[in-house]
Amino acid sequence: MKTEKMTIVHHERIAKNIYQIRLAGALVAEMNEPGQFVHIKVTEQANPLLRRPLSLCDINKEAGECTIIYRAEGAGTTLLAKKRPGEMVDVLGPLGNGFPIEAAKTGERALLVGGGIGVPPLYELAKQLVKKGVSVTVVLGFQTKDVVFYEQKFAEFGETYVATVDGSYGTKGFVTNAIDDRAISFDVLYACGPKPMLKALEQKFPDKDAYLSLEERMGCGIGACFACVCRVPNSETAYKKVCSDGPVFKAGEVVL
Ligand SMILES: Cc1cc2nc3c(=O)[nH]c(=O)nc-3n(C[C@H](O)[C@H](O)[C@H](O)COP(=O)(O)OP(=O)(O)OC[C@H]3O[C@@H](n4cnc5c(N)ncnc54)[C@H](O)[C@@H]3O)c2cc1C
Ligand code: FES
Repeated sequence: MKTEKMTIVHHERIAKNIYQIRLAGALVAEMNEPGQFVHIKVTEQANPLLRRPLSLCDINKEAGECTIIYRAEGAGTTLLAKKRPGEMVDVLGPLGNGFPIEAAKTGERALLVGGGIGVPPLYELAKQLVKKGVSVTVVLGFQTKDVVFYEQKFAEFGETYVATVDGSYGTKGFVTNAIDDRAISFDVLYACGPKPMLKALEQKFPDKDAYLSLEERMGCGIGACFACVCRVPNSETAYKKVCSDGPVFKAGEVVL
């Protein structure tokens, strides 16, 4: 784990309040696992003090660049959205344990399910699975049509379906509605998104090999502050840290 001032080589808005940023630097050589994240200091000023955890969406080792997609919402991400190509950002990472590619064997089918800002890490995951010879089906859930992104990019890897809560695009409802509509079958499930979505998937597929990435609120990002702990089933005292034990957990490993 290292820090580096990485250079912004590209920065654009790709949907309502959703930005894609491409960063260049030596740190890219350390980035391997889909589902890992970086911790970004969005300003040189004291405020906001805390870094923001953002997932690796695409790792391009040849170009020495990585892509991150984020929603500009609170103080930190709104500041980040104002940065221009040529400026630098202080990046700590890569952090955490990502999705296990080895869980899906060549010739098997993986179902990738993303909700909102949980969609980005699934892109690098889809890329690496397809490269290994795993077939992928992708289901993406969003609140509304305005915030849908990367549908076409995922479609390059496999069948891709979108659900929106308000029904303005794709299946009306949740990702689980889209899965039911298409009667999708699969061997391994990988998902990232809000806890209610992950819980619904865990309950829907209790017997499947499933890996879930949590987006818990974070402080340090490196296991030192306990801001991100979550409980372990059947214990009052045991816990896991999302930043250093996760963010990806096997289904059932932590209480959602
Ligand atoms: C492992 C991981 C990967 C993530 N990947 C992405 C991604 O690829 N794209 C994306 O848009 N978002 C991602 N998130 C969520 C993102 O970190 C928060 O949306 C962001 O930190 C909010 O910062 P803010 O400045 O907009 O909000 P503020 O309200 O200013 O944030 C205040 C504090 O709360 C923390 N915080 C607030 N919401 C969250 C949240 N949902 N998760 C974690 N910390 C939060 C902030 O980091 C900050 O320390 C990820 C979160 C985690 C834990
Ligand atoms: S964010 Fe500090 S321990 Fe996880």
